[in-house]
Amino acid sequence: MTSPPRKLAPVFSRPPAVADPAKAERARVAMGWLHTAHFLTSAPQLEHLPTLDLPEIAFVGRSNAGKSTAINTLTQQTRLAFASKTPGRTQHINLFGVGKQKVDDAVLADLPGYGYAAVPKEAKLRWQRVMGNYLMTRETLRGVVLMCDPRHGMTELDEILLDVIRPRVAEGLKFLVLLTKSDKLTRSEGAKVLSITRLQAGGGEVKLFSALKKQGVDEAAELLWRWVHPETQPASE
Ligand SMILES: Nc1nc2c(ncn2[C@@H]2O[C@H](COP(=O)(O)OP(=O)(O)OP(=O)(O)O)[C@@H](O)[C@H]2O)c(=O)[nH]1
Ligand SMILES: [Mg+2]
Repeated sequence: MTSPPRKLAPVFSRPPAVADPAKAERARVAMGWLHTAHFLTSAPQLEHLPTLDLPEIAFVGRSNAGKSTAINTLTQQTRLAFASKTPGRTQHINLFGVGKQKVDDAVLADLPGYGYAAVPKEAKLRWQRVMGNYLMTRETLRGVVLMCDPRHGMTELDEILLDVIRPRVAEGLKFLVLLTKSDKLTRSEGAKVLSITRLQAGGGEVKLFSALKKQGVDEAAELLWRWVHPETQPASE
């Protein structure tokens, strides 16, 4: 009778994670800033959106990609943006103010998702026009967070959106792709979709994000903070 093979001790063991206090402090400041988010206004159409003289960050992506949930997670609030299992729930452009000491210094915009099959064609086309106009003409737009469900990958509509904003990205518009619901992926699936999406995004920032597991939340918060405060280090605030 042969004895079962003995388990060998791993030759290389992962070194224990070293906490970086400066990084933790930057994340703390960025999360504290986002936590101040509060509802400003809701507009059914672009022409009803007030002109606010503040840098604006838009959350865009397909219906059900997780935009509203990401806003709630980043701001550590449960019902700031209305998240739902039913795709197409966000129908208006919702604006939220962010800023310390009750002085807003930025605006977050939760946009209705696109690509939801059950929406009548006319409404779809209307929304694509509104969205295109918003992304091309909103003067205060500082950055765009494109949310993608990595199980569907970047779809044709996401790529159209990228094409729409590309000229503005060349002029300094900030841009981040968040691959949402990453808790539904294995580690290797996550790594694979990350490298494919980085190629598709043409060198822009791409991160895995999970509202459920809080993956990528600190990094995304810090990036948004930097977009709005390019001259300041979060830790020095
Ligand atoms: N497992 C998991 N589910 C998530 C995550 N983020 C969002 N969801 C779920 O995905 C569904 C859609 O989330 P929403 O945040 O409403 O999506 P949305 O992009 O705002 O959708 P629209 O407003 O329709 O465009 C909800 O059932 C959420 O609970 C996540 O990180 N992990
Ligand atoms: Mg929504």
